[in-house]
Amino acid sequence: MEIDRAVRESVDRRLQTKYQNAVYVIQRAFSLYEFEQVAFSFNGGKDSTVLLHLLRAGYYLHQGKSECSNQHLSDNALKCPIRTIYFESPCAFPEINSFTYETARDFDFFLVLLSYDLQLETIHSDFKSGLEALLKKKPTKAIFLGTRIGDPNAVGQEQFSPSSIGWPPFMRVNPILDWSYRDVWAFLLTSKVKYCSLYDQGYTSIGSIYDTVPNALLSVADSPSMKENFKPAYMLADGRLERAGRNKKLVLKDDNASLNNGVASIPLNGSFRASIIIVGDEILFGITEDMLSGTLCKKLHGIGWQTTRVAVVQNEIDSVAEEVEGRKATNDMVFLFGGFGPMNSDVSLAGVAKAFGVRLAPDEEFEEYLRHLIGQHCIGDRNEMALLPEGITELLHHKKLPLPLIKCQNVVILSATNICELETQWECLLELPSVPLVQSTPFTSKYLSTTLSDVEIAQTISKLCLEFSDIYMGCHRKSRVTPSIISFVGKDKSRLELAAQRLSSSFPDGSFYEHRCD
Ligand SMILES: Cc1cc2nc3c(=O)[nH]c(=O)nc-3n(C[C@H](O)[C@H](O)[C@H](O)COP(=O)(O)O)c2cc1C
Ligand SMILES: Nc1ncnc2c1ncn2[C@@H]1O[C@H](COP(=O)(O)OP(=O)(O)OP(=O)(O)O)[C@@H](O)[C@H]1O
Ligand SMILES: [Mg+2]
Repeated sequence: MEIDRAVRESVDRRLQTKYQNAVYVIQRAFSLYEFEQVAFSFNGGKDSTVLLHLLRAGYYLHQGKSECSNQHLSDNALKCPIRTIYFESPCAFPEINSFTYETARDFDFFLVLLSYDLQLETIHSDFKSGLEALLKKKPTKAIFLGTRIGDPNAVGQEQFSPSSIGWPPFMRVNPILDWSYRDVWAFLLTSKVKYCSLYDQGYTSIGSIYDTVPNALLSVADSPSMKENFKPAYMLADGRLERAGRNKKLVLKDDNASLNNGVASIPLNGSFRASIIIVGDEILFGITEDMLSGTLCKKLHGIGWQTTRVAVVQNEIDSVAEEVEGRKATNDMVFLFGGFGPMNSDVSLAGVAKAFGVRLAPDEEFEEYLRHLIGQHCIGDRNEMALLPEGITELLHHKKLPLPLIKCQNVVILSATNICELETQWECLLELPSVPLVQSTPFTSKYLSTTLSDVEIAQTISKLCLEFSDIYMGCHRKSRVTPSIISFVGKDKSRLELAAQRLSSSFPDGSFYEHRCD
């Protein structure tokens, strides 16, 4: 079959692997479900066009196997008479509509158009109710989709994923879930198949006519008219920016206004604020202890930053997303440890992506690093470690780092597992210009110890706190029977001394001693 031959004869090993895996998933689906009970969700987009041809290849191979014959398959086998669903919408580009119909005709699809008559069309044509109607009309066990891991709704999906709770029950089959933008174009160009003409006009991902424009990164000024022209979609070098022509759902919140693309510009209360998130079931089980956040707090304190919160969360996408979402808006920087790697519990990046409302997408540059570091065999087919939050990720390179650190706007993912690694990563962060770890006025501290009881000193300290609002005053002790240690922390040494002196002078001489805290 021509597609199969084109891919196998190409020199692109990566494409061959992706192709083989996708066709395998398709063949499995054809073995698991009756052909009449599966459907293909086709919308004329590039991803579903890739899937169409993979389905043809998978169907051809599946038929060859089930007929168990060596004889040459008839030309008909090159077609795939699969039930095909298209959610037609008045907001679709006419080019998408016509491409969908023409393709369905060329490949003899059994096209089930889920459009409604005029009165209902614009009101009820959503996916969910359309699928409910479809399932009622005809049993449908599985639906092939051209979803790729980057889609916001792909988070947590596998190649076979049951439909979500609240949706009619069917299996979503996602054969190209792990394909990157580059893989999609490698396939379409290698197999020389037709695709929607919009992709040759600079569109790189297509939504509705209201939210999609050509990708500005493909723009070329066409002199002498200076009319704007666009290069074809396959020329987009960085697939992470595939959706740059789509209206972004991501809107920075008001309280994020002091952040300029993650770079803090207005320090809050005189100091920059940071927050630390540790993703660690094992810490929560009590099996291991968090050794890193204390060191990081010290480092931040040392450059005059205020750590506002340290949180340990479970290895769950939603727990991470919730914490990141809450912290990123109110802190200049958020540092995240743990949950980063190839295990199924390594969900930190998915959580970060969810918090920013973006997709996880294959990052070829990072993948290259991983391949160099770990070797091809360790990464696995899905290269899950190379899936990074799309459009917001920056790789932080430093010669001392074997693998770049990942920064998603103002969230930095630290891969350190011990203090020594943390020291190195911290030094690198301080040297990197794109990380706004601005050295601000350092904090100074003073400590007084006293054998007076907490009850005796509490009221005076409360009053002093009101008077010295720029100085932090707190109290800790090693045990219930040892003296209390009063901490004074602030940026103005003379104010700090004054506050300490005011406390001492409020009590009889000899009640307080200067204390050294190491
Ligand atoms: C056949 C089909 C099945 C879908 N099943 C689900 C589902 O189970 N759960 C869900 O949240 N969304 C489901 N969706 C909606 C998609 O996740 C997504 O919203 C849709 O493809 C539009 O993507 P966009 O929002 O990027 O345009 C389904 C869509 C289609 C076409
Ligand atoms: N209107 C629709 N009708 C049928 N299937 C759809 C529709 N919209 C989305 N889908 C399914 O969801 C998949 C993912 O949609 P998505 O928009 O991400 O990809 P695409 O349209 O194929 O390509 P592109 O990213 O270039 O727009 C499609 O490949 C298709 O299987
Ligand atoms: Mg689309």
